[in-house]
Amino acid sequence: MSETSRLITPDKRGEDVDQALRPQRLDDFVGQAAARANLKVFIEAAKARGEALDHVLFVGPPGLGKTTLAQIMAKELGVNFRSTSGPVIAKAGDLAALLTNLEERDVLFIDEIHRLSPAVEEILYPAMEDFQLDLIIGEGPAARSVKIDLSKFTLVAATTRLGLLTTPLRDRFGIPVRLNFYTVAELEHIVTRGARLMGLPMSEDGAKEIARRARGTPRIAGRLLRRVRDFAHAEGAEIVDRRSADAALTRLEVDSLGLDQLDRRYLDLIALNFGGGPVGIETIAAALSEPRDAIEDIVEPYLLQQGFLQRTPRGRLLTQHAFKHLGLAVPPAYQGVQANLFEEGGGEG
Ligand SMILES: Nc1ncnc2c1ncn2[C@@H]1O[C@H](COP(=O)(O)OP(=O)(O)OP(=O)(O)O)[C@@H](O)[C@H]1O
Ligand SMILES: [Mg+2]
Repeated sequence: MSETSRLITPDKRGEDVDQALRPQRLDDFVGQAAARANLKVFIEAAKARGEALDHVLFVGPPGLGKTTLAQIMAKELGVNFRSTSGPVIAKAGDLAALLTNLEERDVLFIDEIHRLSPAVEEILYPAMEDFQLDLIIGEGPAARSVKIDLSKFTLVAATTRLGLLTTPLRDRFGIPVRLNFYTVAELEHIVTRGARLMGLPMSEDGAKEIARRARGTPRIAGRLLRRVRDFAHAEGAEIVDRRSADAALTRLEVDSLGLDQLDRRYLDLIALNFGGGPVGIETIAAALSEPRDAIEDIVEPYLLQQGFLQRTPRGRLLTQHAFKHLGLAVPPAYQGVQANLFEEGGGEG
């Protein structure tokens, strides 16, 4: 099964284009309380001074609300929102064109900023720091450099992979914001709000069941909600309760903790073929026929957060907790880690 066909992949898909469920203001945004409180202060301060907000970098796994927050920032600041993404900006000139079209205090959003090419990044440095473009016009002996003043803008950038950002780029963001997986209570709030906006009657325990199985991720919560709605309609159910939510999610092969087929293939592979690990990421990617990026971006962060997995310098290592969740006996001489001792290791496998 390809990664893009996963029901619970937090990656973007067509249906998410409908913006109906996207919160529009900071006060509608559920969760990430600390980040939200800080952003509120910085936004108020920038507005009071009539200045552009400092550059903001959102870091976190897919589907946690980076793009949503970027849009909210522009709204709260009362400025234009211009949006692009790292892989889309092919040449330095593309970025120059975007930058010269910005008005004072506008928000320029660059998604997947870790995928900017080095030549484009060079242009971004002086733009972020001094609001200037340094362009080379012409070639050879006739080449000359010109400086163009830019409006004082705010760069809001998002990345799923902080480790892939160069240090000089990372250092130019005054406001780094890390987004974390959501709690079940927060997701329950998001599901309840979504059901209300969709006009779908839902009991409290129905919302909780979806929330528990949304992998800590609002995008997945929204997607599961839509699928549960489909099943409810097909059954002619009056209200979505715990039983009907559970029945729908079980049919979708989303387990009690929200793990799907790819998560289980990943865990099974390490448990059964590699005795729990450690095993290198390249080996895992090859054995699963999935891109390494997708595994590191989408599969592993949640498994790490749930304490199923540890990253060690020698590779990925399952915890005993993972064996239990898979319904497998922990191998007698198992050297793997206890779930409660887990800490995200810095090493790469
Ligand atoms: N705090 C929240 N409350 C309610 N809905 C949310 C919240 N955060 C995100 N969502 C919903 O989840 C979906 C995904 O959010 P968003 O697109 O902002 O994620 P992202 O972090 O930018 O993901 P990616 O890394 O894939 O770009 C959106 O449809 C949005 O409506
Ligand atoms: Mg996004």
